[in-house]
Amino acid sequence: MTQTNNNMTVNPDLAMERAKCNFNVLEVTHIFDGGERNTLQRKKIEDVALNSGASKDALGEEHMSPKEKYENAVRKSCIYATMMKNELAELSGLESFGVSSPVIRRTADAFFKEVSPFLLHLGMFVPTIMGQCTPEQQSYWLPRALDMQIIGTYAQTELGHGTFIRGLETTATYDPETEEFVLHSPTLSSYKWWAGGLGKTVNYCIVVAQLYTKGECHGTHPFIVQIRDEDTHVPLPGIKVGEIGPKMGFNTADNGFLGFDHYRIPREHMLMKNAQVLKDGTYVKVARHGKLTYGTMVFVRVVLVNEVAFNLAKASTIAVRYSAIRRQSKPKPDEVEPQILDYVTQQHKLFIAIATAHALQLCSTWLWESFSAVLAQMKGGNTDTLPEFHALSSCLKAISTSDSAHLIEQCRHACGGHGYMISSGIPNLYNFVSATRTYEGDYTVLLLQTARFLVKAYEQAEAKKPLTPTVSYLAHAFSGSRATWDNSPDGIIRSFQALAAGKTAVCVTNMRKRMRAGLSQVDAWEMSTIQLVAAAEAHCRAVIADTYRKEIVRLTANSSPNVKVVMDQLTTLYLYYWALERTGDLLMFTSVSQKDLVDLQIAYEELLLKIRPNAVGLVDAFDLRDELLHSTLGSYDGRVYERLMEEALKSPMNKEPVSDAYSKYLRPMMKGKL
Ligand SMILES: CCCCC/C=C\C/C=C\C/C=C\C/C=C\C/C=C\CCC(=O)SCCNC(=O)CCNC(=O)[C@H](O)C(C)(C)COP(=O)(O)OP(=O)(O)OC[C@H]1O[C@@H](n2cnc3c(N)ncnc32)[C@H](O)[C@@H]1OP(=O)(O)O
Ligand SMILES: Cc1cc2nc3c(=O)[nH]c(=O)nc-3n(C[C@H](O)[C@H](O)[C@H](O)COP(=O)(O)OP(=O)(O)OC[C@H]3O[C@@H](n4cnc5c(N)ncnc54)[C@H](O)[C@@H]3O)c2cc1C
Repeated sequence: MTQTNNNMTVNPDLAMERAKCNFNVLEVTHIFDGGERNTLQRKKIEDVALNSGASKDALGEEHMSPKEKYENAVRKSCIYATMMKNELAELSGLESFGVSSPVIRRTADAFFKEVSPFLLHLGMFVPTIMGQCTPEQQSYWLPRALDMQIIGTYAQTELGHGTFIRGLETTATYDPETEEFVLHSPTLSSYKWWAGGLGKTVNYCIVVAQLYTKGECHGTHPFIVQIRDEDTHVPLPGIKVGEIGPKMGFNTADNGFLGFDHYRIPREHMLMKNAQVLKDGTYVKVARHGKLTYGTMVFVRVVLVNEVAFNLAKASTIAVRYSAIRRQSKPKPDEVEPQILDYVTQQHKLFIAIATAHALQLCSTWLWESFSAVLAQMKGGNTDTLPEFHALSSCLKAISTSDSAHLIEQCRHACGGHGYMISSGIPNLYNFVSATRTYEGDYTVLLLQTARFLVKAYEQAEAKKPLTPTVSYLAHAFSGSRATWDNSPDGIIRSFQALAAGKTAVCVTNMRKRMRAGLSQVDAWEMSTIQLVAAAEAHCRAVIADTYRKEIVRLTANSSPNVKVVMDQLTTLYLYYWALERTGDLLMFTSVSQKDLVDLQIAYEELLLKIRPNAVGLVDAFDLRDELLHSTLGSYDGRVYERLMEEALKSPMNKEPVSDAYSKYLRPMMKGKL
């Protein structure tokens, strides 16, 4: 029997779940959105952007050819960009549209099952102009870019190098005679590779190249480079540009390649906020910190934590709603088949996904606020907080993207066979999020950056020198005794810090041992990198756990009692889950006993049962409109089987009763005439 809810026919199991939910869903939506005001503003933006139906496709993207898919994505990007410039910018309170509204970014997902070819324009081209240009350069480029008179991307990675930026081969050689830079790609491996939108969409890009002037190389610097005619869009002479071909995801992003044949650009097209080349070729370093030209990457790493929290919220919404309507097996012969959400193993797969979406969402807001504080200090010429922030944003980017990709895949497992359908929405989410683990700094590489900072901080703690806030717990690393286990939330967080401190100590000890045995510092470091990655991961987990807990306590201070309870249950679940995932480490570095761990496992299982009645309410609280979910399994009404059949019938394969393949191949083979 179906029921109606807001004039909508709703699956009875979902309706029952909603009736069972014992907390105020809207209050939790406000927590996730960062306050009631934000929720109201988000809803206004979504209404304007989505109620017109402009986000919809006549034919599903998945049935289009690559060329049709791309053209359709450009068509919708243009519609959305025009909305952003007009109605949405005003609604979001921005003077002009831009990168600073996560809501505008998130709403765009209704238009694209994969990604917009404009992602890099707004995600990196505009932020680089904002962060790397002098005020004069900015006043020339920014209005044109924000108004979409020009479209750009960020071309840093080359065929031969992505991680090791100092190894890039593209050269920008200054010619004082003409006051121009000559861009050149000396080898095949120096070809730019990967930049989103480069293949067919953009006419400008930021190019990162080795700067040569007066015969000396000054390392990599950013340049703004026109690559296509502003009117005809034809590639300019000296430019070789194209699309790199099909990928696991991002297939509407026309990632491209780019080579230069002694291509000239004006001197003023070097982005000169942090370093300058004067007319006569003199190189002048302006910035106080050598890595400020990496600023756009740091910005995107911060943004990505928010991005993956959102995508994980989508996957968990799909999988939890589906698990509420799906019934399977008969453990008790006299009873009806249970909803699969009643299986404790299913709850184990899914509730951590909900909790992680919350944890990452709250950490992303905290990280953004820390980033704003670092930028404000740097404006005043103080770069002291940059190393800690680089270490923090590196590990949070690595762990949030990796955990989210893993949990989205777990949501797919939780949906059984139907989760494998593109129409479930989960494969596209996975393909998108698994790339975030690699781009903008590979997982391992970024954790090793954090490990560098941890090791230095450990040495400072050893020397009784002051420590920066996120590593202040290292001061307790020298007490000589194992941390006392205590299964309260604060006790578990202290244990996570003890793991990070203990693992860092082991790395330092082993490196010193190896150096005493004759290895160089570089080789001793290299031999310890497995453990260094583990130490950085442990540090990051301690930071996330601590931030999540503190933020939830703060944000629920005035919440209704049941909201307080369910939010506390989720944070506790997060802490128990990770403690149980790391039992070996806890045994090594804390006083935890076997009995403590057995008790913790039981407490975890009981917590799953407590959360169970509120599971659908919790994902409803993410308040994700069906247009954003793109899912047959996860829509609000739970009409799963109906939607699966409707989608199947849309398949072009079902257009004709007999496929041409029958007369061409099957019939001749079966009749022995092939
Ligand atoms: C119309 C609808 C549109 C809808 C869209 C709407 C809006 C969009 C808005 C947002 C979009 C959201 C998200 C997505 C956006 C775009 C993303 C898409 C695609 C991805 C693009 C890319 O991937 S761009 C390429 C990124 N590349 C990398 O990340 C390379 C990784 N490598 C590095 O970062 C570095 O090389 C390194 C850190 C690994 C090493 O650098 P190196 O120079 O060799 O330095 P070291 O010798 O190792 O270290 C020296 C020293 O420096 C410190 N350090 C290193 N980096 C930094 C830094 N960034 N900041 C501060 N300090 C740094 C390092 O720690 C060392 O310090 P010590 O010596 O003190 O130890
Ligand atoms: C979908 C997508 C979109 C992208 N968009 C852009 C874009 O718009 N613009 C742009 O410039 N780039 C872009 N990139 C490129 C991206 O930034 C790089 O692929 C990424 O930084 C990883 O670098 P790499 O490919 O050189 O990997 P590699 O560095 O070759 O990594 C391969 C393996 O080697 C390991 N490794 C490498 N160095 C070390 C080390 N020092 N220590 C230990 N292990 C190491 C890594 O951990 C990894 O396991 C994009 C990539 C993808 C997948």
